[in-house]
Amino acid sequence: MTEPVQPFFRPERTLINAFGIIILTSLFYFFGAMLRLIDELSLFWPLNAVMAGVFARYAFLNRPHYYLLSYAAMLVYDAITTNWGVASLAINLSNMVFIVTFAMLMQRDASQVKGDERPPLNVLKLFLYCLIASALCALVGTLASIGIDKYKLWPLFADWFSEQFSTGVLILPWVLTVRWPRSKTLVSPDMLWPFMAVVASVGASVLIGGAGSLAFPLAALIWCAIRYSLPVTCLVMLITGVAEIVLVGNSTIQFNTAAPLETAQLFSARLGIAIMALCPLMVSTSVASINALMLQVARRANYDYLTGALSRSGLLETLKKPPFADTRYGSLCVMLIDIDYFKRINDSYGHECGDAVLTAFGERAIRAVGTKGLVARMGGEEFVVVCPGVSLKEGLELAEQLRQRIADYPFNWQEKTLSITISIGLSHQDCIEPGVIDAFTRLMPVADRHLYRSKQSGRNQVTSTSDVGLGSGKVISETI
Ligand SMILES: Nc1nc2c(ncn2[C@@H]2O[C@H](COP(=O)(O)OP(=O)(O)OP(=O)(O)O)[C@@H](O)[C@H]2O)c(=O)[nH]1
Repeated sequence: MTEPVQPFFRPERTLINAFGIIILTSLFYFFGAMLRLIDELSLFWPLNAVMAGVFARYAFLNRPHYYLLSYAAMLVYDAITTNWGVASLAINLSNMVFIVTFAMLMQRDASQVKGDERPPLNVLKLFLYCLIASALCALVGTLASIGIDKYKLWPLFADWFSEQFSTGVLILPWVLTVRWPRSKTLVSPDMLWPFMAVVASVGASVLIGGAGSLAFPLAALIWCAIRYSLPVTCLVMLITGVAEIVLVGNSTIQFNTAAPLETAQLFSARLGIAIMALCPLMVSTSVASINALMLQVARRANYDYLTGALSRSGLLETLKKPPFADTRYGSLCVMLIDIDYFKRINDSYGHECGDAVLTAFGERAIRAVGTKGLVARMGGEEFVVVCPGVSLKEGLELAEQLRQRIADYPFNWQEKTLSITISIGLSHQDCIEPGVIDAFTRLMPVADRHLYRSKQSGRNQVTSTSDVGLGSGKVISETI
């Protein structure tokens, strides 16, 4: 596992945030301008959706000065590259209408839902918000560009609206979900099949043509939604959608070979592609939610909720899986730990106090063992520590350290200070075979016998398989 990568935009980095907004705005303005393939308006205008996604994702960017910076960057770009003059103020205002409307609607939702309950992506809401933002943006944009563009009011509105809506629906899911991978993932050749199927079906759309061809990639996209993570599915959807819009825009995918492409056809194609995106995104968010739920259920079954240690079944499951199942460790140390006179704590201070002691003990034990082994709660006030590759001497040192730490640092509960001790039974074995589970099963009853001896001999001590001369009066030894 690698450390999570810090996001570029962070609340405390005002200047860097401002710089990022200017660069992003200019960069995507440039992309949009490059795609002015037909007529005056761009075929695909990514700027608004990208910026709306950034503002929606990072709540702290929702400040008038950051919005103004983005707007200013658009005006400067226009001033340098077009001769729209004053009309540029209104045209770019329409871009800002999309960005601000979408970001505000998303932020309003985010403030109403608690972090844990937030779904990875609410596709239906995203559709609705894109629809509202696109309609408002198209209204302002149409009125602003009537003099500049050769189209009349309604075709201009349709073109503007369909472009904003399709671009928003394709880009925003990816901008809202993309993240650096937390661990290095190897892509197996098997994983490429769904993407290859998408490429093949777009190819078939080009070859066959006609209105129905736009839906050809749908099945392959749903396959992607099942096999890939949500951000990857969103990215594949984005690439496919943009490819289809551009292919329709430059007549590589032809609806009607007898007539040139008309604005109405592009309007229809864009809306069709945007609505097609709904299916794979819905499937992908459902798969992501099911996976998250399964992970949560597995976590609940594998971990003890009170102490954070593994549960008995969680420990066995862990030992049956790699690396514990297939590594040759050379030795194994098992410690069975029991809190002394725990019943008295319950009886004197109540069950709630007993629970608090168990929680605190679990935390201390996990911290003390660290990466040397696994800590599991076997039931009641009994814990086990499993240390693969740890020698008997090291195991005894660790057990003694833990015993001492518990005895020397009392627990605090409400106003009270509770001194507790633990008894430990430790067993050890040199292993020849790979894997840990068989040796663990053999060592558990031995550790149990040693724990019994620790209790019998007055508690607060470690009893082990053999004496390795640690020099501690508390370590009692016995050979199996
Ligand atoms: N608070 C709390 N108590 C628990 C939990 N699980 C088991 N216990 C209690 O732990 C106590 C265990 O007591 P015993 O097994 O008699 O042992 P002990 O008092 O620790 O004495 P020795 O082990 O002989 O030193 C019982 O009173 C159980 O009710 C739990 O989850 N929370």
